[in-house]
Amino acid sequence: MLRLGQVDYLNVLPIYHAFSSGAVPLEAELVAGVPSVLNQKFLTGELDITPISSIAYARQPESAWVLPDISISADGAVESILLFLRCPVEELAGKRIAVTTSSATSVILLRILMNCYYGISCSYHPARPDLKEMLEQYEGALLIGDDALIAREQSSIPYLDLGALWKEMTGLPMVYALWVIRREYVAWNQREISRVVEAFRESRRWGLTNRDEVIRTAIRRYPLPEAVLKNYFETIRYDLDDSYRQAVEVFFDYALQVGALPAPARLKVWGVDE
Ligand SMILES: C=C(O[C@@H]1C=C(C(=O)O)C=C[C@H]1O)C(=O)O
Repeated sequence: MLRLGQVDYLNVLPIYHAFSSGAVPLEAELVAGVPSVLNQKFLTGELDITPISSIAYARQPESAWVLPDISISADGAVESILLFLRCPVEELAGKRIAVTTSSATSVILLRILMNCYYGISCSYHPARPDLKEMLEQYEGALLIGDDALIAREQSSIPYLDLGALWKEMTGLPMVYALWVIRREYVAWNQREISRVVEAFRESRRWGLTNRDEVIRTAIRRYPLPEAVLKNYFETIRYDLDDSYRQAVEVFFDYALQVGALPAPARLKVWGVDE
């Protein structure tokens, strides 16, 4: 059976709710994990199709095809990729920043923004996503996903939204995650992949037209106010059209420039670039 990854965060609820509720049928074994765990499981061949950090794809583009039409993106402020700060950003030069071990893309996005937008060089230290612990030892703390949404709700520590900064620097949306297909899986499962692509289109449509049910489900599971949830589901975009594709390739170019990629990377989309 297809082994399908699922980001263990609120951001994909509008996509996966239709699968878990049975509203859109999809025969698959669902494997949930934070992005860094899915990235790793994909690399070791434990998942056939899964969302992974866009930078994780760019590190090994030859190992995967990208699923068409779907991503985890935002055009400007993203609400869940936040750098919490103990001092003004201008004073971060030479300081130490804790970065969540759950992420891959945002850690590089932070480095790009610091180097290329602020012209500041800092050191970055992987850490458990616990805001209090991180800020006891470091001047700044990068959190993503549910950890960021909840930390912002429960603290009054100032923060920067990396999606908003990326938009200020480049004028572009930011693509945080892509769905990928294992190369070996593609060779034997073309019809199965078509079915999965169609199932994702349908589940996304379902999530958009049944937003109230998605929000009710989120309210039951998360310690977040309804207004925050509503705003979040309007913020996260799941598109991967030409403009998002160009935007993610600009991100790859910056990643190369700051030394975070071994070689230039381009998207290879299943059914488009084959
Ligand atoms: C917007 C988000 O998108 C994500 C960020 C990722 C990353 O930084 O590597 C990977 C997958 C997505 O969950 C988020 O998690 O807050």
